[in-house]
Amino acid sequence: MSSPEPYKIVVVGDGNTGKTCLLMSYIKNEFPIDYVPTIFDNFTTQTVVDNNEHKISLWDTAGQEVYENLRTLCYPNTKCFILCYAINIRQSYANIINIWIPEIRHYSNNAAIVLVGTKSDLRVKNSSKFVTTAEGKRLCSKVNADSFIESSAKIKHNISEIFVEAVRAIKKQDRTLHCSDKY
Ligand SMILES: Nc1nc2c(ncn2[C@@H]2O[C@H](COP(=O)(O)OP(=O)(O)OP(=O)(O)O)[C@@H](O)[C@H]2O)c(=O)[nH]1
Repeated sequence: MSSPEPYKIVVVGDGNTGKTCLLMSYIKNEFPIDYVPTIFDNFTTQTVVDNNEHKISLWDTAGQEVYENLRTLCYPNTKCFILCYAINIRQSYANIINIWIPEIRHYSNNAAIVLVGTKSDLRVKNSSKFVTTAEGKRLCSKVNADSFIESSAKIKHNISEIFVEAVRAIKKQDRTLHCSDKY
C-alpha cells in the first residue's frame, strides 16, 4: 500500500516577519541571526500529534510583493497556511487583512489557517507599540482562522505547538469536507 501524501503546510506573511527563522527553528533547531530573505528549502518531516504519526511537507515563501507571482505557484494543494505577522511590526498585522487573507483565499477556499504572531520575545509589557495578544485573538476570529499562537523562534517559544495546531486544523477540515461530501 502506498504511503499517504504528506500534509502540505505553507508559511506566508510580510517579508521580515520571521517565517524562515520559524521553520529553521522547528526543523533544524537553529536561529539564523542575519536577515537573509528566504533560503529555506521545502522540507518533509514526520510529526506525532495526538498519538498519531503524520508526514508534513513545509514550504517557505518570500513575503515581498515583487515575488507574488513566484509565491502563488506553490499554493495549490495546500492543506494549511501558517499566516504570520510580527508583533513589533503593526503594518504586518494590518496586512493580514489587506493582503494575505485575500491572496490565500483567492487560491484556496478550504485550506486551514493558523495565525501566528511572531517575535513574541520582543514585547515590552504595556507598550502600545506592540500588537497585543487580545488584538491577535480578535484578528483570529475576524479572519476565521482555526487557531492563534504567539511564538518566538529566537527563544523557541511555542514553535512545535504551531505545527501541532496545523495538523489538528487539517484533520478537522478533512472531517468537515468528508461529511459535507455525503449530503
Ligand atoms: N527577536 C526576534 N527576531 C526574529 C525572530 N524571528 C526572526 N527574527 C529576525 O527577523 C528577521 C527576519 O527573519 P526571516 O525569518 O528571514 O523573515 P522572513 O519572514 O522569512 O522574510 P522574507 O524571506 O523576506 O519573507 C531576521 O533578522 C531574524 O533574525 C524572533 O523570534 N525574534
